[in-house]
Parts: sequence; structure tokens; C-alpha cells
Amino acid sequence: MFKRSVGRSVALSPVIIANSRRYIAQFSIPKSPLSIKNETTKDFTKKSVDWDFLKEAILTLTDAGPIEIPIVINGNQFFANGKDGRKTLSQVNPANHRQVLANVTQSNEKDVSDAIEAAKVSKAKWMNMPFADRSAIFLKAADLITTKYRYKMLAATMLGQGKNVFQAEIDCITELVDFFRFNVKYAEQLYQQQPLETSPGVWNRAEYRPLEGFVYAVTPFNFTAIAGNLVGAPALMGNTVVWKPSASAALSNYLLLTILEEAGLPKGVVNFVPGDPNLVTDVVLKDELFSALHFTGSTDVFKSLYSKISNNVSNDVYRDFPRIVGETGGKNFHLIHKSANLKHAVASAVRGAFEFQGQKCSALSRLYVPKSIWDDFKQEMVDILNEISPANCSAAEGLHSFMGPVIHEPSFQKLAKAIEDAKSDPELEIVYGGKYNNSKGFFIQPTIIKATNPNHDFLQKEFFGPILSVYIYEDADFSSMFAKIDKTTKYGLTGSVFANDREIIRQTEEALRYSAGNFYINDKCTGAVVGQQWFGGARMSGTNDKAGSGNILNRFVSIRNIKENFLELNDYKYPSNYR
Ligand SMILES: NC(=O)c1ccc[n+]([C@@H]2O[C@H](COP(=O)([O-])OP(=O)(O)OC[C@H]3O[C@@H](n4cnc5c(N)ncnc54)[C@H](O)[C@@H]3O)[C@@H](O)[C@H]2O)c1
Ligand SMILES: N[C@@H](CCC=O)C(=O)O
Repeated sequence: MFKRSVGRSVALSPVIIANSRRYIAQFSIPKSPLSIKNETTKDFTKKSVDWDFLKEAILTLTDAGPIEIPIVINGNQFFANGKDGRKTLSQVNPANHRQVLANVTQSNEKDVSDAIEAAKVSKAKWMNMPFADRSAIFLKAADLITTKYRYKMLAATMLGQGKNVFQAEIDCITELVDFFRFNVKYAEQLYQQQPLETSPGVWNRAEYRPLEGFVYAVTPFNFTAIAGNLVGAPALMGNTVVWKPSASAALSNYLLLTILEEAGLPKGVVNFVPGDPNLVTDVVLKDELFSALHFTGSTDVFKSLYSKISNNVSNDVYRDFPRIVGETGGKNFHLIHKSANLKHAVASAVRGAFEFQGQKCSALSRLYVPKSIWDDFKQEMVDILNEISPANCSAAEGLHSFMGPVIHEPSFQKLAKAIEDAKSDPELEIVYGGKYNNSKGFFIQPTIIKATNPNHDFLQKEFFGPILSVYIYEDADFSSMFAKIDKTTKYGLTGSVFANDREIIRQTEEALRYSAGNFYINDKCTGAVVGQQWFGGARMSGTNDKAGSGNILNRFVSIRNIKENFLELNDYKYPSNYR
């Protein structure tokens, strides 16, 4: 699989020495026909064979349930056995909450300490494993995911996280394997970056050491791919990881761990500790060798972790200043100009706001439309939304549905309350939707709410569900929307402008420079692709380290510079020291 170039008499490159200690060949990552490029999605058209495989996988997983999910420490599985104080927590199908998919073992404090210990013990062997071998594990995992486990992964993500097949396919298949493969390519490029300047008789080298301690990955429910990257990116760089998955994504996340193990991930490199978030976190953050947080989730949780870490830094708990890498919430906008193509802007708004029930950090949640086109815009949206009825996407009746359920009861209650609040708020009007039902699954109708006050809470707060707030502006006030969009929220994640007037596009791009870390022109604000749209936002949306690019890998290495001198000194004096 790897190309070998032996017998070269040139000087050894520092990259080779840094990365494959037992140097006998220079390996390069697989090129054609296996070159690293974005995985293509399957269409799952109605009569395709893929549907048959998928339906079979959903049935098999359903019949097998509830699946007992263990804690995994140093490659060993631990279950609740009634003696050790461990409990289990059920993961249910959000579209059918009576269906228990998994019983997830909850870690106790000792489990977390053991996981940390395993991460520390496994570290030396893992970081000294040549880069080619570490890479091969992730490349193999990617191939296992697109072949042997494709339908099982889809089934686990659809059943557990309430995705329809397209949303699952772009998450747990294509984005996940893109992360694994592109990270290998980016790591290879990073290792090749060496000091370019040198003086006579000197060899300068950069060594990309993994962090000295271990990495804590805290992962969200909404993207299996993100969980894979939060764990996989630091691990590829030679770090060992303690992984706290989301309770609502345990099924797909555990399957992913087993795939990594099958691909050859050594024991102890990734230690899986599902459990109470506060309990797990408190044990982890107390450890002297906690070296990095790799987090994706809500802004409030990230802020609380950030402040705990800062406090501990002040109290000299850690050996290092821990790296804090976190991607969090958003209140993402589409700004529509009157020159926009209406149909395109409407379809983009429907996808951006309501695909995966608006549960993407990037989801459109505030829409600015000029008064002159609002009636047509609204009518087009209503016509589309009348065709959409959220359903159980992993059951026969909902297999082709555009929308499914929201993730759990607390989310359902939060969204239902927002809808009820809107009904009694004189500054808000429900333009479409507003129905909800949790008798079987957690279903919220796609809902559009018009706000007359551009500073209203509904244009500020992240709801993380299928609620779209709209503000209608006077056409002549277009440029005053820049300041509104920029200042109304604390976030800075994604945003789009829809216009055909080039001057307007130029003005918007400049005026909203800091309003979004991912800015789109005539495209919806969701759906970033690894390697193409580097993902992340600043302000209260995160540290903007750009998942899906090589930049993020820098956060999980601590560079050592090595200077080797070949010239010998005969005298301690400099020329200027002589009279
Ligand atoms: N910017 C991005 O790239 C991105 C991507 C996906 C999701 N998100 C954000 O994630 C949120 C939705 O995901 P979620 O519901 O899983 O988020 P969440 O914040 O509820 O949970 C994220 C993770 O943090 C853990 N957690 C919760 N409370 C904790 C605590 N007190 N201490 C330590 N860990 C804790 C959870 O168990 C989970 O593993 C939204 O705000 C969304 O915008 C952001
Ligand atoms: N990267 C994804 C969103 C991830 C957050 O949930 C997108 O661009 O839509």
C-alpha cells in the first residue's frame, strides 16, 4: 500500500528521522488510485440496492437491541454488574422513544482515573509508532466505514440521532472518512514543515511532539463525524485520548470505536468513558497531565470547562498550559438582497434551517428579507413546508422524509416552550408551523416566526431546532442590516448573503468580516465539506481552529526545535573581543 523509495544516497531528510525512527525507507501516503479526495455520497434513490442493504441493517440493529455498551479502558470492556456502583443509561430512538436502542454503562470515578492511567501508559508506545503505521490505522478505518460497516454506521446514526439517510450519509460516512483521510494528508504536510533558514555548519530541525500528557475529547450528539474527528485528530498526531461521548450518540460512537479497534488501533490509545458529564470531567480536569480539551457542543458548557481549566491553571494543577480547542453554538444568518434569485434563496433557506431539524451548529436561524419580496418569499416557503412532515426516518413510513425528530425530551420541551412564548409575544408572529407532539417521538413542525424588533431574543438565542426567526427590513435599509446582523448576537459561526448585484456582495463580505467564520455567497450556511470549507467560528462560537483543515493538527503538537552544530570552537572569544 505504501510506496517505498530505497537506495537514495542523499542526506536523510529531517522529516524521515522525526517520523519513522527505524529509518529504512521514506513512505508517502497512498496516491493514485487511492489519492485522498472527498468521498462521494450515495444517492439512495428509491429502488437502489443501497436502500435494501440499509433497511436490512436497520432491522438487524433493531432486532439486536437494546445493545449493552461498555466503558472501554485499555482495550478492556467494563459493564455495570451491580457491585461497582456503575449504572446504565438508556439511549432511545428519538423518533420512537419507547424503543430502547442501547443501555450505556456509566463510568464511575475510578473508571475515569483508570482511563487516564491507560492513556498515560499507552502514550510512549503510540507516539513512537511510525507515522505510516498510525496513518494506516485511520486510512483502514475509513475504508471499513465506506465498505463493510457503511450500512451499520448509517443505521446506528439514523436510529440513535434521528437523521434521515442523506443527513446520515453526509455525516457518519463521507464527512467522517474525509476527516480520517485528510488528517493523514495534513499531518504529512505538517511534518514536512521544517526551518528553512540555516547558517553554515548547522542543521535545524523541527520535531512535532505530541502533547506531553493526554487529550480529553468531549463530543456532541449531532455529528458522528465530529466525534470521530475530536478523537481522531489528536490521536493521529501521537496523543492518547480519554473520550466522553454524548449520551445521545453512544450507539454510533461505540460502533466507531470498535471499527477503529478492528483497523488496528492499539489498546489504551482511545479510552471510552460514557457517563455523567460533570463526574467524568471533574476527574479528568484534576489530573496534572491533562494537556488538551477537544470539545464540540454548546457555548455554555464550553465556557464552564474553560473557566474550570483556567482556575486550575491559576492553582498550578497542570504541568502544561492545556490547549483548549472548542467549537460551539451559532445564530446563523441568511441576508437576502432584493437582487437575489428568489427560488434559490427560498430552497436554500429551507435546507439551511430545517435539514436535520435545525440541529446543526451551522443551521440557519435568522433570516433577513427585504419587504418588497417578502410576500413571495413567504409563499414559496410555505408551499415547500406544506410538503414536509417530520417522521421516523428509520421506519418504513418515514424512510424518504426530509425531517425527523429532535434529539431528546429536554430539547423538545425547550423548543415547545419557545413556540408557546412566541404565541403570546406581541413582537412575534408565527408565520408557519408551531405544532409539536411528543406522544411517540420528539417531533416539532418546521416553524417560521416573524419578529418586528430586530433585537428580539429570538434573533439572538440559539434554539438548536427547527425554528427560524425572520426579520423583514425596508429595502432602502439594506446596509443598516450589516450592523444589526453583526451586533445582535454573541456568535460568529456561519452566515450567507444572497444577491446577484456584485457590488452588494462585495459590501456584505467586507461589512460582515467578523460575523461568521464560514461565510457563504449565494449558498446556504450549512454543509461545510472537509478540505473545502474549513469549519469553525470565532466570538462565542469557539476557538476557530478550523476542523477539516491542517490548522487544527497544530493544536495537538508541541514543537521541539533541534539545532545541531557541525563546526567546532577553538576559542571562546568573538572577533570583537580582540583588541
Ligand atoms: N461549532 C461546531 O462545530 C459545532 C458542531 C456541532 C455542535 N455544536 C454545538 O453543540 C450543541 C449541540 O450539541 P449537544 O447538545 O451535544 O451539546 P452539549 O453542550 O449539551 O453537549 C456536548 C458534550 O458536552 C457534554 N457536557 C454537557 N454538560 C457538560 C458539563 N457540565 N461538563 C462537561 N461536559 C458536559 C455532553 O455530555 C456532550 O458530550 C449546539 O450548541 C451546537 O451549536 C457546535
Ligand atoms: N460542519 C457542519 C455543521 C457541524 C455542526 O453541527 C456544517 O457545515 O453544516
